[in-house]
Amino acid sequence: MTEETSAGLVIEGLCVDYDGIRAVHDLNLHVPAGATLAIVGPSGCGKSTVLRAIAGLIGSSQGSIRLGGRELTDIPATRRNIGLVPQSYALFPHLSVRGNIEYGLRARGADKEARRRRVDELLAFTELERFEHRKPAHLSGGQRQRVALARAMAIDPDVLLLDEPLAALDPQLRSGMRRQLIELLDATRSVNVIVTHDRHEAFAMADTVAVMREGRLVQAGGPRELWDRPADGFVADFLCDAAMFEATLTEHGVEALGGSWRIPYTSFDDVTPDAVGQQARLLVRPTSVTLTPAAGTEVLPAGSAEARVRQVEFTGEATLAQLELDGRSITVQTELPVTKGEHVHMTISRREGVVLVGEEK
Ligand SMILES: Nc1ncnc2c1ncn2[C@@H]1O[C@H](COP(=O)(O)OP(=O)(O)OP(=O)(O)O)[C@@H](O)[C@H]1O
Repeated sequence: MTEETSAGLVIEGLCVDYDGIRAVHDLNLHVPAGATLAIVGPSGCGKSTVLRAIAGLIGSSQGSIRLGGRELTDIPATRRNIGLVPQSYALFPHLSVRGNIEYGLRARGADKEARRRRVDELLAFTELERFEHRKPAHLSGGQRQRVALARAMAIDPDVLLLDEPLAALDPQLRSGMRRQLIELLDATRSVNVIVTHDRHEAFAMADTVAVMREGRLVQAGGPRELWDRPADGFVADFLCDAAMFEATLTEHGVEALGGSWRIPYTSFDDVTPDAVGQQARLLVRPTSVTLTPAAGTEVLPAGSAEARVRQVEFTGEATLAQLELDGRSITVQTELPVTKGEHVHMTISRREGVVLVGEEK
């Protein structure tokens, strides 16, 4: 192991079972010290299980979890020096804000003066000084979240684990708290691992995003890398709201839907006819296409595919149409007023399509 990889959190071949049923399969991840990893994926994919295994709240069946080169799997939870912010925050209701933050330091036998200093520091850091004597029941959601974070940070953990840190907050508070959390995490030296359902949170907060599905890691990489080059249709759908189609590069252009959707190369910035003959995947983002009405048009316009509108949703920022195309459902943003059941022609907007050439699915 190099010095660089030994410095952070290294998970290798991790498998976790519940009563003989495997919840996490052969997980491999590396998070350098000071970096933040976000684990995302649909409900039940194993995100929280990974967090619990790192914290030592559940044992692993195979594999290793190393921190700074030290194997953690045989070390009990209380001796791992890990701070956990559970989803519900789990604050002690009978203790004040100060009492909650101080809890871990007391448990470690820190003396009174050291406790006072550290808690003062964290109250200032999380801007909770005014609330130090309040009980959790008399705090807002955002304030509780900060207490939970300060409590987890009090012991100066090597790893800070945050389970859906913003999920309990209402949407108005969430974006403000997200920014604050980014600042707080930037200031830590710990390895930070966040579990979230929300891709915006993952992209905004993490250096590395790991996408899980059914207990397995599907793809891990920087936010930009995942956005630009999702590994498969699942990642495209989950992280980018995009649809992915198998495509072939021919003399005439990019062909998808078994050749019935032929798109000229001029629709793309990133593909040239030199790649002819290669297999590729076409990534259609909500903003990649333009819709025109199909009614009254006998012939399919060049470069278009025909689709049926299944649903229309106005979000405030945009109108999203869910289309049915060759038995698949895809979501696109549309300027054209469309109605449910209507047939439309869908054309890749100039230079908005993405073709990923010659990569494994
Ligand atoms: N205590 C348990 N006993 C048995 N099975 C469990 C237990 N906890 C979780 N599981 C199962 O393990 C799998 C992974 O669960 P986990 O809680 O890690 O998923 P998750 O991705 O965090 O889901 P969510 O986003 O809904 O919290 C699921 O199939 C779940 O039913």
